[in-house]
Amino acid sequence: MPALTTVPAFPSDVPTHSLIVIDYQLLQAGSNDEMAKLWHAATHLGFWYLSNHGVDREVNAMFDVGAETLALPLAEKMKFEQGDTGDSFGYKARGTIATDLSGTRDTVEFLNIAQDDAVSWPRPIHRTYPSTVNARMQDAVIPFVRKSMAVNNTILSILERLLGLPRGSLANLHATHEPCGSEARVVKTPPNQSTAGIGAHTDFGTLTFLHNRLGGLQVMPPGSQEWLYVKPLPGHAICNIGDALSIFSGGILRSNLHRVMPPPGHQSRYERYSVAFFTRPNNNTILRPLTDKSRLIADAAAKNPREEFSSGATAGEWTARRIRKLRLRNRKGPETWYEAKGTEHQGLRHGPETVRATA
Ligand SMILES: O=C(O)CCC(=O)C(=O)O
Ligand SMILES: [Fe+2]
Repeated sequence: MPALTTVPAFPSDVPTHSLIVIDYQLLQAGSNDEMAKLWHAATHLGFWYLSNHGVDREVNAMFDVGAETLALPLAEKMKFEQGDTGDSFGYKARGTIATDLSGTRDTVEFLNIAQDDAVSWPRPIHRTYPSTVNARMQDAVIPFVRKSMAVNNTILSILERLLGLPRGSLANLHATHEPCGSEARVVKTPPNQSTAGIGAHTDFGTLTFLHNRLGGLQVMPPGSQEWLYVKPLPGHAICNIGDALSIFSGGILRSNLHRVMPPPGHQSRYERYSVAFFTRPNNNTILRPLTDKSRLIADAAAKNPREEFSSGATAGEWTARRIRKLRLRNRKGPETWYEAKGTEHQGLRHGPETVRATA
């Protein structure tokens, strides 16, 4: 069980990027200081640690569900593979997506479980899952999904207020009675790898609630060309802003570039698992700055108009395009790597992710 494995400590001699620690209990209690810290983190790096989130038991159970499921024979897992059409839910086999401009294969496999399928269980909305997932729906998956939804929705309501948006305007774009791309994910990286697990990317959706035990996650801080590890802190989640929320905010909130590399130092000899919950908007929501709802957003969008803010794509189309274009079976050449891009589109063809991605 990954929960019980003892692994070497994160090494002290690799470059890391410290994140602001936000206390979820204080946020919930309405602390102005904590909200100010959240605003700073969300508008600068777009990543922060979240302490006291109260989801530890459910996260540990999800690590176990992921390990049990990803230990199934490949032929069994392949019955649930996400395919090449841009669907996210189900199983993603290792080596099926590009991690860089030259099409280097990824080294990770993962399991994605739709929020909609968990919430409506046992009635499938999008698809069905391996027996190991079904067996743990009630006691592990649904509690993890529900608690992660509560955490992300709470943070979203605070960001909504700080963005000067009318109450409920972001919540309305994430209604549970409409289909959405929100999902729980468990990622597995085999030991002793030398190339990227997941290439440089921004997350597609609204907010990500991530749980790491081993290092491997790296961020490229704004204005730099350097990849820095984010050190996992026990009991702390790593949260980040995705493209959809960055676009809704007219670029005020940052969806930052990150990737998954082999764990640093002696940790690289171990299998790495991570657990994430991605909140994404309803599929039919058009991704655009909410300029008609907030003066702050209108001013930001006017000051810094960006091409990818007016793609006219719905959240469903945005996610499907990005996944489809990453799939190696759909690759036509380096052009396809660019076509998979999201808000990191700025500086296309000259941006750090394209220059450094082959490193
Ligand atoms: O495994 C991690 O630490 C991050 C995974 C990630 O960035 C993703 O799945 O989008
Ligand atoms: Fe990510």
